[in-house]
Amino acid sequence: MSDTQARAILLLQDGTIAEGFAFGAIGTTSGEICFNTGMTGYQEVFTDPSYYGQIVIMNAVHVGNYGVVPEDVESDSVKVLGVIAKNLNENYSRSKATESLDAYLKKNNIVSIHGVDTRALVAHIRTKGAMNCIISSEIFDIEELKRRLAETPDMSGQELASKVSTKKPYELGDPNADIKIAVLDYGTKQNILKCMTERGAFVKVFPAKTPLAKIKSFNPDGYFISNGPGDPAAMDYAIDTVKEIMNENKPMFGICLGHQLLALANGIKTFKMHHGHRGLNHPVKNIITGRSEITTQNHGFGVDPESVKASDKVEITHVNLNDHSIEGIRVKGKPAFSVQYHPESTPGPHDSRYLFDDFIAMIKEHRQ
Ligand SMILES: NC(=O)CC[C@H](N)C(=O)O
Repeated sequence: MSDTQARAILLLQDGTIAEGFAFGAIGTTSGEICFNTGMTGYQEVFTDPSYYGQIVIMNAVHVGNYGVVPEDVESDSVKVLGVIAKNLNENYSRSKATESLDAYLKKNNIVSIHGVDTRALVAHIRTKGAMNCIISSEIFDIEELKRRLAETPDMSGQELASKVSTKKPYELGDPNADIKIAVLDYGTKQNILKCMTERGAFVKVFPAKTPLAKIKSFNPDGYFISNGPGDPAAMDYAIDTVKEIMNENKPMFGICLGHQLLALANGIKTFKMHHGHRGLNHPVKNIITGRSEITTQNHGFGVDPESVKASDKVEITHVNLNDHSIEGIRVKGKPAFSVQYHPESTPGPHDSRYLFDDFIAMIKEHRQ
């Protein structure tokens, strides 16, 4: 029997059990179950540090069909804690591919399961909401799995950004560039940094808990607040840094976790969503321009709409056309704005990349 045919079991916090086959590493893993509706881009999803602490169901019926490519990564390793799939393709076809998804997940020590009814599972999560789960290809005693699952912490209240942030500062782009951007790394995706260097910026990425005084010695023209995993409300250190940056009055742009932190720094609440938004086709309306965009998303927390509407500090710039959730804000009288979705859109449509142009334009304007 090959490894891909070895037995695996999935147990959800509400007692739901699904049987399937193991892929990736043999072992046991637990975390928050979530689902991504994108039809492509599994490698970018699995290496996105925002997924740390989560086990992701891929809605696409096949995963692995185009293998993996060394450069298609958003960080240096796989960050999801497990993958749940319907059909795993052992054979792959893509000229640039260097290995199979199965081999890649094995190398990254990621325990995964395939052969489960992912449509039923996604419908279940959509109805019941986010919860923890455990996958095992070594323990089949349900009581033992239940015990281990009970020890898995709830996503609410977890500070995870510092676990995936860079340990040391690093730089990207042309050091002689006209524009310097300081990145507060809470688990940034590499393609976000690329969207800034491609627009002529020199970028320096700082570890999550770097004091602002140290970041200021880089003399940045603007600050970028990154995406990342965990509960934004559990990140007091980052909320304080964002508040300090607002006092600096320098241009600031936040994506996803960065958006939630900008809201929290302005006294707005965040909340745990029922099951979150993860996919490549979420319609968002820019209410400043009146134009709509199809966006890439990955979040399980959101900015509380009532608290934004009651705020005299920020205004809403973007709304989700599916559920009217808050997708973008800007701070009144300050050069600071943020979006809940992922404008770098890897994977996904490039409708929202204008936000990086806006950020660069804001920096240039602010310097005059
Ligand atoms: N992509 C992100 O930055 C995710 C932000 C946060 N961890 C959430 O789940 O909402």
